[in-house]
Amino acid sequence: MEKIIVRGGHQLNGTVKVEGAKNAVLPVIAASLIASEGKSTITEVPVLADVYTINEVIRNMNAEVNFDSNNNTINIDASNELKTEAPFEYVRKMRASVLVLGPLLARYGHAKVAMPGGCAIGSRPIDLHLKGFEAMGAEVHVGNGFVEAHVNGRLKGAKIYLDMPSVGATENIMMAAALADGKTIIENCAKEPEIVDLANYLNKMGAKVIGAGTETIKIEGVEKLHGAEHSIIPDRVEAGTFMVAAAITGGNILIENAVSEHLRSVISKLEEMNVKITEENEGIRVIGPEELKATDIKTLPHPGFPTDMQSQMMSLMLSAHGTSVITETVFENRFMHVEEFRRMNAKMKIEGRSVIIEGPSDMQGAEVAATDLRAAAALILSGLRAEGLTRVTELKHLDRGYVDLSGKLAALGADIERVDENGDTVKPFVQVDFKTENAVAELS
Ligand SMILES: CC(=O)N[C@H]1[C@@H](OP(=O)(O)OP(=O)(O)OC[C@H]2O[C@@H](n3ccc(=O)[nH]c3=O)[C@H](O)[C@@H]2O)O[C@H](CO)[C@@H](O)[C@@H]1O
Ligand SMILES: C=C(OP(=O)(O)O)C(=O)O
Repeated sequence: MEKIIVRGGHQLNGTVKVEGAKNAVLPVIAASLIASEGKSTITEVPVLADVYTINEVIRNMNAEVNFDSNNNTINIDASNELKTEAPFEYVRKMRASVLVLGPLLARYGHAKVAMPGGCAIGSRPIDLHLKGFEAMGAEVHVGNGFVEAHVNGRLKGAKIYLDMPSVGATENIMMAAALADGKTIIENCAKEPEIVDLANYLNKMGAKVIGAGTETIKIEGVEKLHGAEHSIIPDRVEAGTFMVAAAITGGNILIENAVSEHLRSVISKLEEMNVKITEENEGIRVIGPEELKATDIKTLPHPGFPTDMQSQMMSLMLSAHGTSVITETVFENRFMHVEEFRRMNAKMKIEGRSVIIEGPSDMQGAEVAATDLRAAAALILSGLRAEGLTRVTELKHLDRGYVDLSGKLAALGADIERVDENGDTVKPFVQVDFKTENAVAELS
């Protein structure tokens, strides 16, 4: 079992470049299935386990997928006749596999995908996705571990109000509506930058989507879509993770490619904690203070504070002076990392949906297990400041969403290495259990 070993106490300085966003590239790859003619070329693709998984999902459906991981580019040709099923072996690895439902239903009038279960952060139902499809005239059947949707002829444009601004439901409905007969209006939709990126891609494919980034999206259905070229937006969560790395070590890091408009709530909270942040032409510079000040955060849909930055901020608050409160409103169970932080001597208590942190905790290195993707990053961040050695296990979570995090931190001055079960240093690699040569990538 691989581990990342961090020896705390080093200030991080220098420049780091942010990759394309995981949460933007996954729906964009799924959307490529709608194109019945032409090829798509997607650039700025991060080399992540999740990208290999979604590639494998659509390859299994008969789409031609070529991932040039050295150039972060994927070519997709989905003009073949496609299969319309995604089995459990994929969905189990990555819930975002459900994003193929909308594109397949729109193009073929049929789609069958294994029901995703809950995961370490919550139960994560997909009822809002399915209600949206039903409103567009589909019959949806859930049984034997699968969700199956069917429509005779084309989906019909509809007015759909989402009970909550779900990112995945907005994406799935938007993709389905792109080929529907007539106009679809999605109210109370998600406003995340990744929604805007998907809408831009769909429009390049010939769709008519307006309003992405606001709370109402309008889609005028068209008869067919074609392949298109698209460059993925920078990953705001990876950028935010490096912002915390600078802040927690009192360092000075220029985060290239970070987009400040995508990170307003994170920037504002870091500033409240005395972190100095300046916008430069190449990206965002973050300078950690002598003493971090406590603050409170409440996770909310965009433009509120992102839940995907909650655990990283927790590690920062553990080093801040005073009482900080984190309230998680997006997922009902996203505090699994608290127990792991406690192993590092963190002083905090959970009260309902909030965690109260009396800082600063005298953080000590320990062996800790990543409970999800962002928890993995958060434990590494705490290790950067803790006394002694921190060993982080369960790196499969980390590899889903960060490209060589330990290598990038080492280049900024961290004392960090990734080792295998024999204690030998290893390069991070992304390995998925599928038996195609494209499914295993060694990162340089
Ligand atoms: C691949 C991807 O982009 N993942 C992101 C996406 O996940 P994802 O798209 O799964 O998140 P959603 O926005 O859908 O979920 C938000 C909340 O709505 C609930 N819900 C959602 C759909 C539904 O049909 N019914 C329902 O009750 C969920 O259980 C959760 O409590 O947005 C989350 C919230 O910003 C991020 O943390 C994830 O990193
Ligand atoms: C929760 C996350 O991803 P996913 O929705 O793919 O589980 C995340 O990126 O932090």
